[in-house]
Parts: sequence; structure tokens; C-alpha cells
Amino acid sequence: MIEIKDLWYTYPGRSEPTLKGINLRVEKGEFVLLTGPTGCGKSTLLKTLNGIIPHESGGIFSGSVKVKGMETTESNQIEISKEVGLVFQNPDDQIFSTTVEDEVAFGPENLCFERKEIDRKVEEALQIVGMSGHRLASTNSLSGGQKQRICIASMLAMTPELLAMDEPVSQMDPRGTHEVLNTVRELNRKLKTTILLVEHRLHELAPFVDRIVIMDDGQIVFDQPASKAFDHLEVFYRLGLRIPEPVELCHSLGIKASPLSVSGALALLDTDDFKKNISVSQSSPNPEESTVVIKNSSRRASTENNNSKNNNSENNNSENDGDSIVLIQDLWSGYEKNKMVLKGIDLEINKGERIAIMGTNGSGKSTLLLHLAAILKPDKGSVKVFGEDTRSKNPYSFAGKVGFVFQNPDLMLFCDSAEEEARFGPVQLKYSNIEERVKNSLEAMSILPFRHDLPQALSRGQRLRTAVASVISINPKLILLDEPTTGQDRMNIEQMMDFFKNNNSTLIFCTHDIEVAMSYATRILVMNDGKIIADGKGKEVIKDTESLRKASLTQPPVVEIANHLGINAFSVKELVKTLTSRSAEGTKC
Ligand SMILES: Nc1ncnc2c1ncn2[C@@H]1O[C@H](COP(=O)(O)OP(=O)(O)OP(=O)(O)O)[C@@H](O)[C@H]1O
Ligand SMILES: Nc1ncnc2c1ncn2[C@@H]1O[C@H](COP(=O)(O)OP(=O)(O)OP(=O)(O)O)[C@@H](O)[C@H]1O
Repeated sequence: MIEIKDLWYTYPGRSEPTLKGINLRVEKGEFVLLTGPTGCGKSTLLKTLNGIIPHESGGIFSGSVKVKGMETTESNQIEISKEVGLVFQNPDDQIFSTTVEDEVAFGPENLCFERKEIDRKVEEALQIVGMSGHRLASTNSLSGGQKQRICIASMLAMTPELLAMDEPVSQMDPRGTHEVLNTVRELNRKLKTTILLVEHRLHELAPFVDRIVIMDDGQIVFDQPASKAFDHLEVFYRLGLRIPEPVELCHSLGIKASPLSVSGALALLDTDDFKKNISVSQSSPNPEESTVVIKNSSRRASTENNNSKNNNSENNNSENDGDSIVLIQDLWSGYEKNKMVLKGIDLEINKGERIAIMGTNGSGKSTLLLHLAAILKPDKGSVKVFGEDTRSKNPYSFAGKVGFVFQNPDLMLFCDSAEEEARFGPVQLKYSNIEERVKNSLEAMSILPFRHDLPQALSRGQRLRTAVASVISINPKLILLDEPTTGQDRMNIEQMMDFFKNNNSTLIFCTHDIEVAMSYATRILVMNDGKIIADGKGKEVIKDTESLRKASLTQPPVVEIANHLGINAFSVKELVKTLTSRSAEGTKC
């Protein structure tokens, strides 16, 4: 289905190639996960499959890309598009119709299906992605995750032979992700649809795919069946990629197997052999040290440096200190008359808290954040930020005090270079030590090497980190981040979130990543249908399975495994510690 030979590509204006001699063959009916550190060239490679590169991009292209035997450089782009359904990384780059129905019908209409057949395909595709209820909605009114669902539906409605998907579920809630991936897997099995899917959340995707291909710096550096890929953990550590928790747990316990599911890990933990021989990785007698840590010492060292630079040790915010920063009382708000999105929110947030907001796509998380920046105003009730009622304020009133990073970073990047983005705020606010702020913020987000680049010429992960750098250079007291870890590799997630852990600001971030929320938030709010249905420390919220279910969330695999074993543990580290100490007690007896 895909045959790529010695592919090299250099973007216009770049001196270095982005793709450096790619060779890849994908057979019909394979389901391949393509992953790798942010900026390594994954999106660029996908764009060569339907001819966007080089037909629309220019640049220097050499080598061969064949899809179904068609050489993409020699073929008409319309012809290739019929064979390759490309789901874009940014849904706003893909969606162009004004209504959901028109967007999904566009493909089948162009393939000249009968009207009745088009209607059937649209309904079926919308059902698969859980959006039938939004068929007549305006595409502008959709949340980020809802837009991603529509992009997937548009491609499914065309039933292409090859689906190339660029982080199609990065903004989707966990249950939605699971349901959509199950369906994609079914299509792959039943219709032999070939799928090449780019994603950083390989710990969630791995169970669905046949094969894992890893890129680094424009080259393919790893290619293995999914069932064997995690036997080579050193590659994942070295490149700072995520690992499924069941695999991490087993390896930390010295079990030489890589189960991708909770049941797989439980089966291994239940063997007599394991019970007798439980041992922490031979090289590390201390269970704390045996759990997985990132091994790339150079990148880790730079994070630690930054953290200490930005760390105000008197003001470490791991525990809140009781000063109220946000006070929301009975907040009702909507975008259309008589259609409330937020339905009676009461919330108090104190200085120094790190709050994760989680919940179903469309439950109102972004809408709530927009209220905290005074971008939206209440229809009923009140929102006070730093004691000031947002009704009498506009977003500029909080400049310097409140920093906001949108779900789509492209909406906030407008300067000629990443460096200018980070400089803009401090210059406008007439701060001193501007250059130090710019350097520290770019360094903290690993953007320093790209500081002179045009933001639009960066990868999505790099653009998102540039947007975060442009906010932290101001050092606002309240930082609002809408899904800051989407599309980031594990190394960058840890670097970003460690920065905020050691920073003295109050942080409120939306996320669908329960592992990130558990590791970094001092408090988790769970939203469903415009209401906060759970609010507490991660360890409390994670046990509230009824609220999690309502909010389309699932427990992290390690918590599920611990529950099955009757152990109170919330991380791989905690579970390994308990299992090994139990074993030590058993040995003493
Ligand atoms: N339009 C462009 N012009 C110039 N350089 C570009 C352009 N688009 C991407 N690049 C560069 O090519 C490299 C690879 O980008 P690409 O988007 O393919 O990476 P990626 O692996 O998909 O990253 P991410 O995981 O962050 O989405 C990056 O270093 C980026 O700066
Ligand atoms: N500009 C708008 N006009 C009309 N309705 C909107 C608009 N923006 C959002 N909505 C609606 O408000 C609801 C909440 O959207 P919001 O973006 O706050 O959800 P979310 O919880 O952040 O979702 P996601 O997890 O997908 O980002 C959704 O039903 C959405 O369709």
C-alpha cells in the first residue's frame, strides 16, 4: 500500500533536510503507529503520502513515495486524495464547511455517491464518533475534541483504502478515544483498510496496532511488531517516549515480559513463579530506584537547571496557602440564548494550587477557563479573579497577572520568530531584565535551539511550547493552560510540568491525560455537562469511579492493577514498593 524509498525533503528556507533517507513499506491491511520525539518529522512524512509535499509546499524533494503503486510526485493530487484519507493534526486546518453535516458529506459527494447513500454514510460516520446529536450544528461552535471527532468522521465516510491520521485523538476524552480506536480497528480488520497513525500517546494506542515505527531526527530508527516493541525499552527511554504502565510495572519488577493491558499484567503477577521470585530489577536493589526514569541525562539535566532558575524556593506551590485567587459563585453561561454550557459552577481556588480540569469533550472545560481570563462573562452568577468581578473587566485588565495558552496555539502566535513571541509580553508590560526572561522561558520549554525560527515553520509540539514560553516570560501569578501536554513526547511533558511544579504561580490546566493530572495536580476537578461533579486530591478523585464514568474518564492502568491486587497504590513506583516489601516480609517469615 505504501512504499517509500530513500526519501529526503528540505522545507523552503531551511538549510537542513527534515526527512533524511526514509525507507518504509506498509502492506495492505496493516495498522501502523508512527511515533517519535516532537519535531522529528512525523507530520512531514504523512504529508508526502497524499502529495501535499511536494505539490503544495515547494522545497527540495528526492526519492520515491508510492501509494498503491502511484508515484505521488507524478500523480494528480485529486487522484491521490481518493486513495489516501488524511486526518490533519489541527482540526481547524481541515474543517471548512459551516455545518457538521456538510463537512462529513463533502467527501462522499465528491466521490459521486447517490444522495441516499451519502445520508447513510454521514449518519454512520457521525454515530461512530459519537456526534449524531450535532449533525446540524455549526462547525464553529464545536469544542476541540468535538472538532477532532468530525475530522475522523469525514474520513470514515469516504472509506478510503489508506487512512493516514496525524494525532487524530490527541484532544479526545479517554472513553471517546477508546471507542473511536475500536471502530478504526474494526474497519482495519473487516475492510482491510490500511492505517498509518501518528501519536505520542503510544501507551494508549499500542494495544490497537500491529506495528510500531519510531522516527528520530528525520530518520526511521525503530520498526517492530507492537507485541515485541517494548522488549526494547532502552529505545523508548533514550527518545523520551511514553511507555504503557503495565509494561513499566513488569519491567520494574524484573518480569521479562511486556504486557500492553491490565489483564495481561495481572496474569503475569498471578503466576507462582512471580510470587516466589519477585525481585526488583537486579541492577537496583532499592525499589524507589527501580521504577522507570528517563535515561537521557543531558535533556534531564537541562530541565533541572531551568527548574532551579525559575524556582522560588520560599514559594514552592505544592501545597496551597489559603489565599483565595478565584471565587466563582453559581456561574451560568452559554454561547447561545437559552442554551447554557456552564450550569451553576461554584469554585474557590487558592494561591499556589495546581488544578487539573478533566471531563468529557464539550463538558465546558475551555469555557470555564475563558471566564477566568475575563474573555467570557457570566450570564448569571459571578466570577471574581484576584478579588475583581470579571463583569467590569476585560482580558487586558489582567495583563501581566493572568496568562492564557489556548487549546490551539496557532491562535496566539503572530510574531516573526519564537524569540519575539517570548519577548512580546515583557516588552509591552515594560518589564526589566527582558532578555533574561526571554532566554529562561525559551530554555524551560526547549525552544532555545529554534528561537530564530518563524513560529509557523515549527512542528505543532514546538509551537505549543513556544506559546507557553510567551506566557511564562511574563511570569503571571495565575496561569491558565488549555491542554498543554497534547502532542508532546514524555520528555517534554515532564519538562513542562516540572517547570510549573517548581514555579510560584497558581496553575489551572485542562487535560485528558489522567497520568499527568495524577502526577502534577494538587487538585483535580471533574466536569460533566457544565457542572463540576468531583473535586479533590487526585487520590480521592481517582477512586470515585461513578464520577469518572460520567466524565468519560478511566482509572490509570496501574490503579486498576493495584485495585485488583487489593493494594492502595496510585503510581508504578508505589505499587512496586508495596509488592517488593510484601515479598520481603514473606521471605522473612
Ligand atoms: N512549513 C515548514 N517550514 C519549515 N520548517 C518546517 C515546516 N514545518 C515543519 N518544519 C520543521 O520540520 C521539522 C519536523 O516537523 P514536523 O511537524 O514534521 O514534526 P513532528 O514530528 O510531526 O512534530 P510534532 O510531534 O511536534 O507534531 C521541525 O523541526 C519543524 O521545525
Ligand atoms: N463559540 C461557540 N459557540 C457556540 N457553542 C460553543 C462555542 N464554543 C463552545 N461551544 C459549545 O460549548 C460546549 C462546551 O465547549 P468547551 O470548548 O468548553 O468544551 P471542553 O470541555 O473544553 O471540550 P474539549 O474537551 O473537547 O476541549 C460544547 O458543547 C460546544 O459545542
